[in-house]
Amino acid sequence: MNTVIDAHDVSKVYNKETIPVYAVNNVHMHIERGEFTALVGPSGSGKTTLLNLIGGLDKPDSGSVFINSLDITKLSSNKLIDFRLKNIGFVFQSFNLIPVLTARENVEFIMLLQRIKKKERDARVKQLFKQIGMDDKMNARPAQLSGGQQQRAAVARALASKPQFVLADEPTANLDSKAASNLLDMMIALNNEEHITFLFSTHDQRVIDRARRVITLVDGRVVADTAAVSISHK
Ligand SMILES: Nc1ncnc2c1ncn2[C@@H]1O[C@H](COP(=O)(O)OP(=O)(O)OP(=O)(O)O)[C@@H](O)[C@H]1O
Repeated sequence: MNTVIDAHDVSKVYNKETIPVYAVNNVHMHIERGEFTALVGPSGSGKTTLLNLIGGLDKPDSGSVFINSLDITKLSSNKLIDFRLKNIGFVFQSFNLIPVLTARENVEFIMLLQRIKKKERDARVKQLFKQIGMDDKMNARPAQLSGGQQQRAAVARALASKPQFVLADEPTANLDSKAASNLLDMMIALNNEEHITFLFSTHDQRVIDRARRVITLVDGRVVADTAAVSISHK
């Protein structure tokens, strides 16, 4: 086993001064390299908050988040920014592509920040657009792409830095069912062929049905984890 994410007794409390909301409440979660995991639960159960804590976009009130054994909650802000850039790919429900840049420039942007040389950037961009099936759309701006194509480009952007894993917060929420299914096909292919680790939140039952592992949150707590079932069958 090769644990890539280890959330250890993590809690996040909002409104501490008035009526506290335990958005994430003593969560333990291990994700191994190569997993394809859906985080599910009712609205307000803490999915986004937990993804933000695991991705180092927010700090927990207690507990630790280890990424490859490094406790990211102990990193300074600057070190955390650098760590995120190199190690974590993010996909959001609203695509978040930069509108004035082409799809290619959006994907390349993170590699420019990482000062990756042009030759390597070109090769990586070419490979990624091939993987997402959009070689012919590299020079289109986001407004010229469908929602599904924009989200595919967002996945390519998340993968540009060769991250340890990809976190996706409801990646199919703004897609019609065909585009959602295509996006899932692509994510599953990347998981199978490149062993990219995905952890994504979703409300969509068709997406949940295609996950290999499903972790359910209710009121900030993990109430079910299908990995526990598969382990008990071994
Ligand atoms: N910035 C904030 N300030 C105060 N409360 C917050 C904040 N962010 C989230 N919460 C509260 O924390 C709880 C968990 O919210 P979160 O957005 O993580 O849930 P979610 O499962 O992602 O919901 P959804 O499926 O609707 O996106 C909710 O009760 C929410 O109201």
